[in-house]
Amino acid sequence: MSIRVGVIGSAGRMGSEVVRALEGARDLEFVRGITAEDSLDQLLDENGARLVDVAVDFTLPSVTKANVLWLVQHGIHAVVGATGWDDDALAEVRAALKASPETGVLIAPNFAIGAVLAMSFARTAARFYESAEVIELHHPDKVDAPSGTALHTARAIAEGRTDGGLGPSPDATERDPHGARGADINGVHVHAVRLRGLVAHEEILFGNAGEQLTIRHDSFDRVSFMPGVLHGVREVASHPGLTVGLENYLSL
Ligand SMILES: NC(=O)C1=CN([C@@H]2O[C@H](COP(=O)(O)OP(=O)(O)OC[C@H]3O[C@@H](n4cnc5c(N)ncnc54)[C@H](OP(=O)(O)O)[C@@H]3O)[C@@H](O)[C@H]2O)C=CC1
Ligand SMILES: O=C(O)C1=N[C@H](C(=O)O)C[C@H](O)C1
Repeated sequence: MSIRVGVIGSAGRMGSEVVRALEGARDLEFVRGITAEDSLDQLLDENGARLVDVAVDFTLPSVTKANVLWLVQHGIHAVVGATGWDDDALAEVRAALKASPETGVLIAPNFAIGAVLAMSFARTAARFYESAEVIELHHPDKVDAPSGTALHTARAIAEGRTDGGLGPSPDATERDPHGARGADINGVHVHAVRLRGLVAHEEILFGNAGEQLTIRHDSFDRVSFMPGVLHGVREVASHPGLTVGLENYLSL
């Protein structure tokens, strides 16, 4: 029996790609797209029963939390790509799930398998290097910075450094009135580039005396995210509760 799927943000760059991917998957049924002009109630029938088993959210940081809370309230599993999630928002989702413990919610800042692998490699490498910084590079239509991927990467690096007993990275900066050192995420500096012609790219730099390790991932086309999104759609029902990061669905 096919999994019935709705797409929230279906008219967007990512949402429209997800619709195409669902329409090409024989075990998945694309039931309904929800645009900014629609109501989430259109994922329910006239009696309030669910029309979809899973909803994929690729809206925006400003609206995704409200969408996910609505999905949880209605017992619809959620596969969430929209970024902009902070600890308070995640805590609200966890609290809402207490009343709907069978519902699965997957929030993943990046669904590209290569990006997930890059973040996993970075966590492993982190404890071996004195210095580590992250550069994320995106199209100039992106509304948030740094990217959710870069935040997730920096936090993974920081965890790896802590596990490895490392202290702060060396940095003699005394004056930085223009913020040239980038964002400081748990001690890892993150830099954001916005450039016409780019899609989604990340470079993770590790440094020791006499050597540098660079881990780079490039998404040249949004189709790169689709295998991960479809994997999430197929798996979310068997992962009740909140999961942050596709790596948790890949046994990484
Ligand atoms: N996890 C991952 O792998 C990836 C995550 N992303 C993230 O996904 C998000 C979307 O990116 P992208 O597709 O490029 O952005 P877009 O702006 O192209 O798409 C967002 C869509 O959501 C719509 N929207 C806004 N509010 C609502 C609402 N309340 N209900 C339904 N739809 C709504 C927008 O409509 P309108 O234009 O009319 O406002 C727009 O069509 C971003 O947060 C981005 O960081 C992006 C790529 C990969
Ligand atoms: O806005 C985008 O395009 C992307 N956003 C995600 C993020 O913020 O990490 C994932 C990917 O980098 C593309």
